[in-house]
Amino acid sequence: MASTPNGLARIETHGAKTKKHENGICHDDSSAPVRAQTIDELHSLQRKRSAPTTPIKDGASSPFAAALSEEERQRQQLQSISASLASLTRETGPKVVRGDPARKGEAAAKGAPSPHPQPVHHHHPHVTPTIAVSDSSLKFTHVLYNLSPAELYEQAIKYEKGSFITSTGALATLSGAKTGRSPRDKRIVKDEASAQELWWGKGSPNIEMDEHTFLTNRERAVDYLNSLDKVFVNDQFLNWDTENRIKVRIISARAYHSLFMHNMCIRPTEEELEEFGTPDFTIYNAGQFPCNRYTHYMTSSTSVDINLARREMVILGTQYAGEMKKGLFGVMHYLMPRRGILSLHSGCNMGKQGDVALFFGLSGTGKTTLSTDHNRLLIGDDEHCWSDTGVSNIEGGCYAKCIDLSQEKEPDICNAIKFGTVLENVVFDEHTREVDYTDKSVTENTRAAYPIEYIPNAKIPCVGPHPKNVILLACDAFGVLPPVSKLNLPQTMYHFISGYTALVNNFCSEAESPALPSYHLDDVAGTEDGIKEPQATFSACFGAAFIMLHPTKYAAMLAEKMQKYGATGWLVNTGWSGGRYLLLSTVTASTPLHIYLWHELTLNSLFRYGVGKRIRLPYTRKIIDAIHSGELLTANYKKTEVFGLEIPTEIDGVPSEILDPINTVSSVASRISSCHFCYTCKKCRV
Ligand SMILES: Nc1ncnc2c1ncn2[C@@H]1O[C@H](COP(=O)(O)OP(=O)(O)OP(=O)(O)O)[C@@H](O)[C@H]1O
Ligand SMILES: O=C([O-])CC(=O)C(=O)O
Ligand SMILES: [Ca+2]
Ligand SMILES: [Mn+2]
Repeated sequence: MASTPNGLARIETHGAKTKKHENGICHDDSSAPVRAQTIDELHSLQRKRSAPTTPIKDGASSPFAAALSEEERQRQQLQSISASLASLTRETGPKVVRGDPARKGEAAAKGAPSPHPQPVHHHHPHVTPTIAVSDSSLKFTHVLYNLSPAELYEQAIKYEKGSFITSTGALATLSGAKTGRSPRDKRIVKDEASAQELWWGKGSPNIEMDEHTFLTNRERAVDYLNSLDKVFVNDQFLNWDTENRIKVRIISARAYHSLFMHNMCIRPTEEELEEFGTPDFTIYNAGQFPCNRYTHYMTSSTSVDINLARREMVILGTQYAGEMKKGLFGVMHYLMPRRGILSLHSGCNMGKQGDVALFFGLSGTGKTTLSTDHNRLLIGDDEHCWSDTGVSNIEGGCYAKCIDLSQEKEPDICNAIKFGTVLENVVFDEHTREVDYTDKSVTENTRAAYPIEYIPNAKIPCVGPHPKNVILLACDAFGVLPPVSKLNLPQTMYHFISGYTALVNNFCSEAESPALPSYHLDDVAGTEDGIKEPQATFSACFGAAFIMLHPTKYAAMLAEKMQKYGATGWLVNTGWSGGRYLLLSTVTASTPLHIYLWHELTLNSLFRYGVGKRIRLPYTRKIIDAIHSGELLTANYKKTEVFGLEIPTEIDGVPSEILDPINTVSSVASRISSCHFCYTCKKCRV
């Protein structure tokens, strides 16, 4: 053993592996040394450079040429992003560079290109500059482009308060003050074309704004994004039908938003990304930054604005990620019908024999829960297209409600909540990080967003043949509708157009509701911000908040397709059935549902929602099984007194007495016997 001049044992750094002391004790220098001179260098060894996203084309003949083309491709990509982020009133786009600003110089240690290559400017071809130079043109905006879930986790945890890893590996995050969508702040630019094409006015979800106001908000968002050190950019696809695929770019300030869209949109392969080019639609998500109340049309500090002509969407004043998802859905509701393709707010799955079912329904009615079925292949949980070739999912992920989620009732969804999944607004133990899915402290609308392949029997690619069954889900908080009824085509159209559900989410799930009148819903918030109490809602096409054209356009397409391909319609009530006072003597088989409910709302003092129980999920699953298997097509039916609906008398595994609401309600018709839907008395007046 070598000694230093001062007599201490010298620390061996080479060949130590073979050396052992005579007494056999191994020292910690017994392994091969690391090939690093400094700690920084050591850390730089930890990460291997990713393969370039451009595969080397004509057979790697010249590695030099390949390197150049990758550099050129990256330059073009940055130029495209700089163009996306360009102000419309200044001459150039921002100076964008790739990479994390916190990692300056790190990559250089490994011979990778410096994160500060020549920045890319984008010059406007057509806009006259109004401000030649500003401080903003002197700074860099770092672009974090299509980061992986692992990278996004690190960004979220380092920089976004309220981001944590849960015990199952999901990323728990907070969406801020808004925990649901803001339909009253969603605006569409009304120009000559859209004035003609879209549905405007009473009942329409499209609140108008003018082009100039849109540009004002766009500029506000772009300036905000450019003022940041870094922005996240996702380039992804919508629609698994590759003929009708849309390229979307999402520019956002939060890793949460980037990971959410990574999960929810279709993830491009490396080759597809190489060919991505210019996006068809761009989202500017500046959700942390409010809109300006002095700006025309602004009625709150939130504005979600869509400009179909510019193919852009701007988000100000809300960080709720569902705005991006559903904003793009609105765009598909515009684009697809123009191609003869029906866009659907529905879940979709397929049996092993290839029988496809659609599950229409408003938020919280069970599209995700019921389309995720262990015995069937999942095509998608929320947004689909029905074209001449069959159905296709628009998205690449699912967005499940998490309130009261349990392993027992929804095992596939529970198991999907793992590394990579975004968990919004849930409450967890600060030490074990175990999530308490029953906790509504932040919101009722807790959500998980995960890639569709996290469901073991997902059908990839997410496409299927023409549907055999069209299931309309209603979550009836008033106990009017039977658990299931078979519909003929006119009835299907009637229910599709009226799209009834009570707009409230899971306010008491399967649990028994407390005795009246103490039952209250003060702390309930639904998927749409501000919904506190159940409201009977008629949402055309089971998604009036997202449709762009008049509901009859979609309904006509649905009728035509159902007839052409022989699909059967079903109405399934996943809410309450019976268990409350019902005016059976005044409601007859010929009473239209909306008249009934309109009447009911005028008599609210007599009526209470939520008496009894929400129909148990296992029963609903049995009902759905019987639809899929064909059992219900051949079952015995009777006509209900209410609405003349055809209801089966028996279903395997479901207690027969719950199939007819008449068995589970107590009639109080006598209490209002003076009024027989006269529409003129005090009780009838709305
Ligand atoms: N009988 C039932 N059928 C379906 N869902 C039920 C039933 N009873 C309780 N639920 C609960 O209702 C919720 C349905 O939510 P789900 O995520 O499926 O809604 P959704 O229709 O997909 O809404 P969104 O469009 O907002 O995503 C789940 O939390 C589920 O556990
Ligand atoms: O958009 C959302 O926040 C959730 C959703 O799927 C819906 O409301 O239909
Ligand atoms: Ca859902
Ligand atoms: Mn939905």
